[in-house]
Amino acid sequence: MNMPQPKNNSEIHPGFCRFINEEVLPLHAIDQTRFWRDLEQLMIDLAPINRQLLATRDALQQQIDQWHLAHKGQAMDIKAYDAFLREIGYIVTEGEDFSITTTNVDAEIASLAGPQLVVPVKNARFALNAANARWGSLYDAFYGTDVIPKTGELATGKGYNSIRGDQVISKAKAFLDDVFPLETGSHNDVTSYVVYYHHLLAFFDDGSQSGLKQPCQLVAVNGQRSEPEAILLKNNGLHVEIQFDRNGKNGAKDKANINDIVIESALSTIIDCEDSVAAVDAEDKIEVYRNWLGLMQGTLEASFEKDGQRQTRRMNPDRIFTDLDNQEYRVHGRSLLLVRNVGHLMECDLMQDALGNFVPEGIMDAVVTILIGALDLQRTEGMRNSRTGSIYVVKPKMHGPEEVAFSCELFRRVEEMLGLPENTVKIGIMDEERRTTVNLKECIRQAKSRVFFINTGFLDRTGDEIHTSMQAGAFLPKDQIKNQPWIQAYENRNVDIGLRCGLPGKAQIGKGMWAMPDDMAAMMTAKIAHPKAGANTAWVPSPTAATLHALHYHQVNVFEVQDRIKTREQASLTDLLTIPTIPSNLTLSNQVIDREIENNVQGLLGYVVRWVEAGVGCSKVPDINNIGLMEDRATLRISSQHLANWLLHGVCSKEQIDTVMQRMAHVVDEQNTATEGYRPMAPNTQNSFAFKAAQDLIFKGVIQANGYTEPLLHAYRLRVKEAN
Ligand SMILES: CC(=O)SCCNC(=O)CCNC(=O)[C@H](O)C(C)(C)COP(=O)(O)OP(=O)(O)OC[C@H]1O[C@@H](n2cnc3c(N)ncnc32)[C@H](O)[C@@H]1OP(=O)(O)O
Ligand SMILES: O=CC(=O)O
Ligand SMILES: [Mg+2]
Repeated sequence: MNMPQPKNNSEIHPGFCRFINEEVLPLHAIDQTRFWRDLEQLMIDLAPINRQLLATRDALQQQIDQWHLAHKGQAMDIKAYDAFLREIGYIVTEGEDFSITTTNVDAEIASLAGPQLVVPVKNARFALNAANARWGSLYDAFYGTDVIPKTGELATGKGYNSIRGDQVISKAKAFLDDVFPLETGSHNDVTSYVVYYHHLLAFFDDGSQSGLKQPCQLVAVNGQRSEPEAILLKNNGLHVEIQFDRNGKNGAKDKANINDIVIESALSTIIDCEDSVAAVDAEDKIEVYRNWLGLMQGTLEASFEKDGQRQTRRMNPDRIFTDLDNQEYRVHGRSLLLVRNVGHLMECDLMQDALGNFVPEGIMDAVVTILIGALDLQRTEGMRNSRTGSIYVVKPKMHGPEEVAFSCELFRRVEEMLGLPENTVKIGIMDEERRTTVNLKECIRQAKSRVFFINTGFLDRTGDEIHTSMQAGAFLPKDQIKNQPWIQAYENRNVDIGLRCGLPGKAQIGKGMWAMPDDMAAMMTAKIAHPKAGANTAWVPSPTAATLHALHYHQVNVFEVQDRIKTREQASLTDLLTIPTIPSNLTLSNQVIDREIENNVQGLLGYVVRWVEAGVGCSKVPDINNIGLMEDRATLRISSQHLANWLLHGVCSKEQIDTVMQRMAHVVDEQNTATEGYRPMAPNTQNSFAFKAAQDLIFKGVIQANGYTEPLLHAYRLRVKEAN
């Protein structure tokens, strides 16, 4: 093996060195020695700036803490608070108006509106599923979820419930009536469909026929026009495929032989190296990078057993149809893949500098994920990701414009190092830290030639809301925090500023995650608010959720909404700065307090035990009402900070939390009895690294940098790995 020759005595982890030299660089025309030399130089130049940025965060936090302590017991004076934040440089002065200039952005980002799926990169089976989630069965989504109640005669069980099946079909056809209406009659009564010249003709029992109200919604067909295998319709830029099969499971029973209705679902997917992933050392990071490599090469495979059958999952090819002029009509078979790097906080053991310091993980992520992402740009056919020559990196947890500027400089340096044209690498700015929210316009300005999205990561943002104002007072219960003015102002302002900075047509304005993966009926009611708010995308936790959420973008034309609201008054900074602490005239009952603690502790333990013991970065954990919640590091940041805040302000005592933790350890152990290899926390909780991690997250929550959870999670996970 060729070892690198670092000129300043950096040390590269041997496994990482092998991975890059043997699996990645041979796919590039990049000289090995030069690569390692340039990487080392990049670290020498940028690591100190990275560390300085973290020191600035700490210094600002200290000043904010002191301000609140100095004003303890006084009514909040927002004007004075605002002035103070400007004085310390937390809020910067806004400059002239401008428009972003990002170019070469794929249609999924620039001109289409639809769901964005997120998936932990370390789980190859899920990641492949996510890549393929561009298309999803509407029949499966309706049948398998609670959008049709699962009670009484509609219950799901072992076999196929034909009563439920009938409901699925009529609900799906009602969707067709709504979005692709016929000139006369209902899709529910159609007995056959044919394509005649440029028209779709639907025939009824009585021999009558109808075309589509909007004939141009028909775009392509497969099979014979007189007896199509599939027809492809399009609305608001999104495709819907009606599949026919007279012998199919559903088609055989259906009047018109419709076997399924397939929805264009996850337009884009975030392949996540960050909060849904537990990657604590070189071994884990190589796994992360190797999966990203497989996705960019189109070679990733996962073999697994499902329903008693062995199967191998691979990436789907494009879907090919014939358009109405008999030309090939090709639609992308996979979601456009974006990669979320880690933030600026952590360091990693992939490389040590000459003094023995680990290097910033965010810098390493940028280099390796872009190096791998660049392989996609070499391809002109087959499994291509971007067709416009871009690599999309989502950068989380940046605090303010100077950190955005740093990320852009990092990407520019990586482009230079890899010989990529400037601005090949696009940046997704997560508006999920308070200092970014209050300076969003200036953050976007720093990235104006490469920004491809802004989005509201309201989960981290809530965690940061608590930590930043930790000393201001006790926060409201979690559910009530969501209903306070700050969050509406945050959500609206993000859209307002995105519109003013000219994002439409060039970049996405996105909204956050639906965190109740099993509660799809509720999602269908709630999440239409996202396109209605002018967001061209919003996060979903699963492919099924993507298929269902896609229906919202048929109902709402986001670009029309954006056009309508672009001149409205910008949401208020005063609301944004109004801290959601418990008002002085409100006393929480003991019952409310107990319940809040129990709920927080249950979710926290349920997530942490799987993270620390099994290295699972994203889990579905039942809350106190037994609703499965998606938990990741951002939700953990909220629950741990919330408990730390209540403890600090005496809403509860340490003994109270201790007691609940002991009790909940049993509950969580019980919930995991079927989990293979699970190591219970109770009764000897002090022998459990997971339990101790949870205690530290709460009891040392106030002193965690910005309330982040990764330093403690990593430390305890490493101890478990060492012990095994
Ligand atoms: C604040 C933030 O940062 S949010 C971003 C981070 N969050 C995420 O990335 C959420 C990703 N989602 C997930 O990891 C999962 O959906 C969880 C953990 C929430 C639930 O997982 P599970 O309990 O295993 O889901 P469940 O049993 O209901 O479904 C599993 C099936 O759905 C698929 N699936 C579930 N989530 C996803 C996903 N995000 N992408 C692709 N496939 C998925 C699985 O592949 C599996 O299907 P298969 O058996 O055919 O492979
Ligand atoms: O990353 C998303 C969030 O809500 O935090
Ligand atoms: Mg986040």
